[in-house]
Amino acid sequence: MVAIKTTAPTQIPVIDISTSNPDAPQQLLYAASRHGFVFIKNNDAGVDPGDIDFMFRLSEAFFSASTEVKQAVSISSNKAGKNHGWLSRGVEKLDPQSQQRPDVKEAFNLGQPIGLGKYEQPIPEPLEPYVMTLYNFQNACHQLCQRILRHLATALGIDEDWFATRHEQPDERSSTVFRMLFYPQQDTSFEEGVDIRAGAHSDYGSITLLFQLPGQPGLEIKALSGEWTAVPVNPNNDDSEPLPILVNIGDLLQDWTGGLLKSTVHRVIFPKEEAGGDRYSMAYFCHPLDKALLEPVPSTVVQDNIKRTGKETKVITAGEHLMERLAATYNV
Ligand SMILES: O=C(O)CCC(=O)C(=O)O
Ligand SMILES: [Fe+2]
Repeated sequence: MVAIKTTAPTQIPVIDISTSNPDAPQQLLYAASRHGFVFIKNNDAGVDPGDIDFMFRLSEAFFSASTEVKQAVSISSNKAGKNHGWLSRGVEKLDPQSQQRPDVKEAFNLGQPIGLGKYEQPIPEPLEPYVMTLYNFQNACHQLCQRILRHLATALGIDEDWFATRHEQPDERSSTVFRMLFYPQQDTSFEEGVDIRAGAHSDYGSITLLFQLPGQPGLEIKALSGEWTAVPVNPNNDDSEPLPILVNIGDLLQDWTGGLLKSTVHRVIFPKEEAGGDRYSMAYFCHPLDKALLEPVPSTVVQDNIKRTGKETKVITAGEHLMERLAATYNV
């Protein structure tokens, strides 16, 4: 039996999902239903720490390119397509209700490949020689998401592939997106309490993987008490181990499980103690296939939770769920 509590997140657990830990499924379910955030030990997560470093170098190369180079792959150009491409600083405001100014960040959104190293959107010039690196990295991220979804299914007592088959790639369309983020260091006009790097929000999809760099903190999660709690870049004291990968549950998986798994609100700030530096991060937002029906999860744990909370949702596709979520945010 999984204990489901609604207390504030205290410490985000670090979970070993290698085969040497038979308790991984239950530990993941507990963390996902309590905190909504969990660190995955990167001893056997399938995302090579050297590849993560290299991707950060590509990200730096892209964001330091000229405005013309970035403009050529702009999200607002017809070529890039919906939600794909470069977002210049000042374009996105993740928390429009309470933010006075837009997020202080730039981003590059890379959609799912349509073939081996092939993309529908234009690839920025500095990344062009590395399309296979991007492709392999997206694949490794996807496989990790699938492993986590299998563990969650196992812990919920359903077929281990129940969620995974609904996220299966590569020929079917999904809204899965890989995002490189750059938050420039604060300049002199920075105003405490006014400028925010990324406004309070929850993620839309099923699972998000987040990669951070040592010495570049700033992520915070909102406890149920309403207090903001800093998320460390490295929760381990031991610097000799690879950094764990941060994973969080998105709105779609929260809704699909009747609120059992938590999509926790988070934001990125200019940290008070270590102010001054740039922050780079990378996020892999995993979504089911657009056409996947969000049918009732055949798990007694989920169904009991729905009975208790009354949070039954109508059966729609993942694509429709995203449209509804975007409509609610942007008031369209
Ligand atoms: O940059 C980060 O640390 C978090 C970014 C984030 O939450 C998002 O893009 O959804
Ligand atoms: Fe987020």
